[in-house]
Amino acid sequence: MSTPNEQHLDRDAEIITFPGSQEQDSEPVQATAERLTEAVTSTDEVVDAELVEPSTEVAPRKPVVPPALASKASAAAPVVKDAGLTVLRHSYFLVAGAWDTFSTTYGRWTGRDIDAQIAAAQAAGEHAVAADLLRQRAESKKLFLERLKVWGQFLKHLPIGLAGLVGAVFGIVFVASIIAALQPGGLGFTDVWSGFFSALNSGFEFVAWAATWSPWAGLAVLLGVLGSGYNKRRHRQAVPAFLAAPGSGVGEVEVTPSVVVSALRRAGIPALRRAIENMDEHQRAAMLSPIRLAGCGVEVDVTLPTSGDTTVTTEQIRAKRRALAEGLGRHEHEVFITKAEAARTVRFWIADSGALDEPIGESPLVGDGFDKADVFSGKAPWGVTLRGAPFLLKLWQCHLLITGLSNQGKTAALRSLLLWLLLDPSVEVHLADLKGVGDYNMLKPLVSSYIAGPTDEHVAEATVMLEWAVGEMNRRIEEIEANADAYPNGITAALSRDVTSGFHPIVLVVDEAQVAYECPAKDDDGLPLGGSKATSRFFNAVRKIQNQGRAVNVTFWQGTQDPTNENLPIRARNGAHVRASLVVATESQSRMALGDAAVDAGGAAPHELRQGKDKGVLVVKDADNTIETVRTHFIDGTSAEQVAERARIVRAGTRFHRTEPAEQQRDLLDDVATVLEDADKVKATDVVARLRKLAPDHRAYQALDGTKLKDQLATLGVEVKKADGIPTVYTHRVHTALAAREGGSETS
Ligand SMILES: Nc1ncnc2c1ncn2[C@@H]1O[C@H](COP(=O)(O)OP(=O)(O)OP(=O)(O)O)[C@@H](O)[C@H]1O
Repeated sequence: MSTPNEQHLDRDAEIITFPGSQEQDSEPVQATAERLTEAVTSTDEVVDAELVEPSTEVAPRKPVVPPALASKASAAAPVVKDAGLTVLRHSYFLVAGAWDTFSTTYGRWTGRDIDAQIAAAQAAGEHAVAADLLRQRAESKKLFLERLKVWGQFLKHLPIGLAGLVGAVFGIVFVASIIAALQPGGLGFTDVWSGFFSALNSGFEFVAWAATWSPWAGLAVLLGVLGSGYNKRRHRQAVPAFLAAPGSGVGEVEVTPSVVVSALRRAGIPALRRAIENMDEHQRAAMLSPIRLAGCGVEVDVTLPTSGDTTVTTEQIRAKRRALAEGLGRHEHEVFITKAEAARTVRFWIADSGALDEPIGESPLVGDGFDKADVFSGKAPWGVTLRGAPFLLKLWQCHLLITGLSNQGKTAALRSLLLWLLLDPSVEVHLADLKGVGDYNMLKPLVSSYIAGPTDEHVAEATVMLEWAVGEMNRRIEEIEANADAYPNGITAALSRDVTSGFHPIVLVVDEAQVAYECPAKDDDGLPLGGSKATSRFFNAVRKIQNQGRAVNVTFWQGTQDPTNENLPIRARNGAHVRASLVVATESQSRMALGDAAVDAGGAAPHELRQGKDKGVLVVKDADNTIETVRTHFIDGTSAEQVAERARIVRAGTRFHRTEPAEQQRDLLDDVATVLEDADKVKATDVVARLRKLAPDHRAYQALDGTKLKDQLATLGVEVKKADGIPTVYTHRVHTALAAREGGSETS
């Protein structure tokens, strides 16, 4: 979905702007892949003990495939493969169905079918059934012989019977012809015979005519037989697994209690195997809850055995996921193992074979009817859970984090939430896409800031965007503190929905936030933009919003790639209320993405998803700490544009309340006097620390150190001298400088 695109930053009068808006022109990159054949073969190889002459023959050059054609071909390949499989599958139904019909008929005639049933019953130890079948076979053999005898008798008597019939007919005709001849004025003797022969002739002609249709009739019967065999196979989907249609359940092992117990016994946990082997049938059955249907799979709880020194833990079970999946006749990714509410109980969710690879429906957002959202009371439709239930996410006053490996659907998932959010006209969105390849282009007219690009300048702009939000957050906090009586219930629905109230929702979105956390650049005051130090500007703004923004409707959403401690600081990830992870490489990354509790207690395991195959599949921990694996709806660029257009109509005329925070002016001399308090002298570095604490939002103080303080105070007439070798600020010097300044200003 990432396509090179132009980024334009146009700002409407009512929209706050940030410095550094830029236009980005990115040239489409064209690459032509050319494979050169090896021109010269090996010159000194011995083949069949003969010295081969050096070959000077140049291998023919392979045709160069233009990249466009190559990508079309690779896109067409799965379609061709599917079509081929469909043809093969239906041919198989036809041929195998015909064979079934033939072998059933043959088996019935020869009694082989019953022989097979007897053998199966004997093999299963069902001797009573086998004896019954043997009796049936003996009876049907007797019946068959009796039938043969009857038929033999019949055939033996057939010629005599036929001769008798012909004789009787001729006799009747002869008598009828004599009676006719004797009747005056009636038919003559010959007339009756000629009438009889002409009727006979017509009969023969009819039979001959009917015989001309017999090939067609035979063909119809044959087709009927073939069709019936084909249909029976098709209904049962009786094909080898490699020809099966996806989701048809072919090759699927039905999850029964005995299959589950047997999978547990063979999972490779000796204590569990011993415990199960020592159980009787009733104890084994008691281990399992009823097997319930759950979406496109089934769910069963297993109570782990403890007896004597045998204890099996959930962790041991989870560690054997692959072996358990194999025992259940599934792929590893089709079995999810979590803790159930009851003690010592693990919950298995087992997908129907292949069901997880079936596409889910399109997002409800894409339908025309969805033209408004309400972040205060509504929930964003994001996808479906493994149980097939729609997954809706509450976003009201939630900080959000989406992470995962690259190219697995992070931007698509974040964008679909944003599309829903923007359908609520009361929400003000500021967006920084630090990849900047146009994934959010369609949202540009809808957001109040739009930054797109990966450079340090873009990181600086995103930082300013967040710092503006910190200022706005502080303004809101101060206003509520100062007018506590006016806001007895904090931010109500009415305040939140009123875009002129000054308390409407503000959502700051930074996609590819790792670019900012890892940014090595420093600002003009020498403060780092990236990193996670106390002075790191981006991180500090995130921290402040995550700490205090929620209650005043200022929230932060971030998307990051391939989380590490460096590119996603621990404080920044723990500050998110909603945490979602696409596939990650390791369990430790799952812990970074979702937190230890989600992995340990909740069984969240995004590292067990399949890279490349589970695109858009997220393990989500929501604000209520519920953990769910969600297959998100994919809203492609074209559909996203249509939803954005609806949002544009809904938001037409929206004017957000603006109070620009006044640029804070600080007086260093005054502030130093304040932080020195009653002390005679304080170490310069301690003064710096106190100044930072006094005005945490004043960037100049964040950039101070002992030497810079010494230089700045010197310009204000305060000399920082060493006491015991340590630069120290003397209070009387500060007060003297203050008095001199005041005296000076009085005289001037
Ligand atoms: N929900 C989904 N269902 C199916 N396929 C999806 C889904 N989401 C994304 N994809 C596929 O994955 C591709 C990559 O998606 P996207 O650009 O969102 O990934 P990303 O994780 O943001 O990548 P990166 O981190 O490299 O920027 C999309 O082009 C799309 O083909």
